[in-house]
Amino acid sequence: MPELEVEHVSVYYGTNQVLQDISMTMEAHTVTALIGPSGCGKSTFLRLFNRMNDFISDFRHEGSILIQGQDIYAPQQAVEELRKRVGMVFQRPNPFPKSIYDNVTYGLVLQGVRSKAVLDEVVEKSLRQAALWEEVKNDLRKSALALSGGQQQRLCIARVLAVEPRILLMDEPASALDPISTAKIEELIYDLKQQYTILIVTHNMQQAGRVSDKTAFFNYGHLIEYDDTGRLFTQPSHEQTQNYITGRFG
Ligand SMILES: Nc1ncnc2c1ncn2[C@@H]1O[C@H](COP(=O)(O)OP(=O)(O)OP(=O)(O)O)[C@@H](O)[C@H]1O
Repeated sequence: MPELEVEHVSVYYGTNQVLQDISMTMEAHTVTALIGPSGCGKSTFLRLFNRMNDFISDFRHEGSILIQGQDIYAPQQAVEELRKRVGMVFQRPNPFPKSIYDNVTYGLVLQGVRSKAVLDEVVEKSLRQAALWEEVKNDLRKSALALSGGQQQRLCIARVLAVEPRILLMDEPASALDPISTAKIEELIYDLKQQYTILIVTHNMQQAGRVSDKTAFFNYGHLIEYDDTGRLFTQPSHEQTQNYITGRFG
């Protein structure tokens, strides 16, 4: 069974249709890059998987989205439970104005976990997974806001990993970072796919090429092409894809 299945999904904001009859499946432990020109619907598509679009008052969708065969928009689906399974990392690092330790434990504390031993273990494990532990292990009580932008983004990834999701949504996670921090995030994505299924929106074609197994090219709300990343970038089947990846528009 695929990890994620999207079946005939259309999305509207009011009367404006922004995704048009999208169907695709994603396997567990893969990285899928979502690419396409500004406004084509990539972020809207990404936000379907953790129901973040539900916050937008005139959002409406048709079709179904399944995680491990389960319809995440079914009436019995608890949205809180879904968001534990599907973590999200945003374009700009958004740590809470709290210590590094408290940022990582935030979700677990909300869930009622109080054991210091458990929390300590999760902090170390999550920071190690996010490739930040060595840099901060002696400063866990320091404010997260005192970290560099790249460190803050890895902290935000650690905060997401601490609640043990299956799926990670990343909306341009490195676009606000310098090249060295970007390279660290890319390495991290590569390592994390051993355990997670990852969807990443990126405007950076080289980045899509480096980190993803599959790439989906969107244009004007349509899924134009979805293929192995290597093939999509070297032998695209559609002229629109060819024009986009060679920089002729977008
Ligand atoms: N909250 C909203 N209310 C109404 N329309 C919206 C909202 N958010 C996005 N849209 C519209 O939906 C379309 C798709 O936007 P979306 O942000 O998903 O595209 P995108 O491909 O991620 O763009 P970008 O690369 O610029 O971030 C656009 O036409 C946008 O104007």
